Amino acid sequence: WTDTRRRTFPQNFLFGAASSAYQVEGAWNEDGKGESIWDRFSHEHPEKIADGRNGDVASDSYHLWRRDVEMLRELGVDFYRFSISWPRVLPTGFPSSINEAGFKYYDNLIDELLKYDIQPMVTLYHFDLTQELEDLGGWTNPLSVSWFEDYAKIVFKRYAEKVKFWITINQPNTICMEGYGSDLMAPGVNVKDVGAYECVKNVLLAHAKAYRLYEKEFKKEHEGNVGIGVAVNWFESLDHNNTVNKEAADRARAFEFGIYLHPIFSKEGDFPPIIRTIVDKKSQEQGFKTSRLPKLSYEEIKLLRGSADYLGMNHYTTFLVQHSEEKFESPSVEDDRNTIYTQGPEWTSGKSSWLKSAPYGLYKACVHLNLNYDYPPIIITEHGWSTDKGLGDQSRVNNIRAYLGALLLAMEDGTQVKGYTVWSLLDNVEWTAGTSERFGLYEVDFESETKERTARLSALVYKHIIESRVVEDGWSPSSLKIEITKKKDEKNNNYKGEL
Ligand SMILES: CCCCCCCCCCCCC/C=C/[C@@H](O)[C@@H](N)CO[C@@H]1O[C@H](CO)[C@H](O)[C@H](O)[C@H]1O
Repeated sequence: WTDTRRRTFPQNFLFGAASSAYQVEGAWNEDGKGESIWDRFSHEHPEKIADGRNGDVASDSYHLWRRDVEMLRELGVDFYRFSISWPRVLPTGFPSSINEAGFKYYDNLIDELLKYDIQPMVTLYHFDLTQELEDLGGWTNPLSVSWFEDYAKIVFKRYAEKVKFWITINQPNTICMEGYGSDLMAPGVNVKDVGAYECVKNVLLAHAKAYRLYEKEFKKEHEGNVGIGVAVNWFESLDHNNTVNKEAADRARAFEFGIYLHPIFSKEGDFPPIIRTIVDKKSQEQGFKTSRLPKLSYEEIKLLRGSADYLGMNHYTTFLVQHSEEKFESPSVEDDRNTIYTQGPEWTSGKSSWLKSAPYGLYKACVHLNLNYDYPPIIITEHGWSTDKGLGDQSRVNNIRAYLGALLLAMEDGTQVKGYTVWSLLDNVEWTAGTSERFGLYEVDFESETKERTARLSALVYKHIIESRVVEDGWSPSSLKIEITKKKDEKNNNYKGEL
């Protein structure tokens, strides 16, 4: 960390910015869009949304997509990561009803991006299941695997020619542990014992089926890359001489991300042995006839193993882990994991309660992935920082610079990182935090009718990093005015999506 040599991002390294449908689009019931679980959750529980601002209007990107693309051009990014709202294009979730008007919105957005040589990186699922599918059990229903595959097929068919980067599913841990294993996120059904693990199995298989479908029917002709987005924050023992806490950190890593990565990226496949042992043993003691962690069959293990062209790594922060002496509700995933998390009191805090800056954690997470999964190709599909309103976001600038510095070190030591994505292009609805936590390079004036977007300091700094391909701590812009500087023909418009 004291080695401050100037390091450079390679010419083929890709820089991008991200958003997701529910968080930015608004237009929650326009032009035939179906109801999503976030529409239902936020309407039935307005008290759960910190400042009362939900995704009904959000950043209004459904109407302001031209301005969004203009912002991406101002930044000079190589790609834009956004998600397709399943309920906007298939209002019930099933292929029996296709909403052309919903698809038209994505046609326009994708065409506008390509017009300016910005690659679309499409997430098929970013937390917004249709309510109709949720009423059938959502991701706890094994049929969800084929519901997702059917949806993926329709979207692949429509966009395979234009989209070279795909993320099947964003953050299975959030979907399953927070959406089903608690009531923190939609649908908030709180089935901590069995349902959360059923969800894990179904979400993983849904991902793998979509991957195999692309591989079989689209890959040869269109040469795109399909990955999965996993939250890989760093978890390490609070104290390194304490075996009990070191074992707790092993459990934390396995439950937080190993359970999703091991089946896809390890040589042997299947769930991590440490989780299998813990949950099987506890289930037996608790009187279950079979383990609460479902089995994967031989065929399922094979389907999953190797089902990603790259790992989409969402990394924000680090947690310090201790074994828990306190009793959790049992049976539950928390009880199975049996850990307590804290964070370094000296680490700088973002606006979100869980977000502290510890860039060394990104480096360590990369080393861990390399050792456990043999240097997988990685795209950082999310990294970001939350602040209050305001354009002078020096803390975001410091955070992005520090984490990009750590990333350069990890790359120098062999990590195969192909790209980096800031979360987020613009302020948006941060789920139950509403708009009280701002993640945008661009500020959105949520009070205005027009949802005015204005570049923050971080937007100018990120633009400079992309142009110069180095992280210069001393650089600052002469004003907050941002302009489009890159001409279309200066960019590589023959891009095929090679990693
Ligand atoms: C003083 C000690 C405090 C310790 C607190 C420990 C409590 C642990 C609670 C865990 C809370 C979750 C933490 C991690 C969250 C992120 O990985 C997660 N938010 C990333 O998801 C993406 O986040 C973006 C910005 O938050 C955005 O919302 C995007 O849609 C998500 O994919």
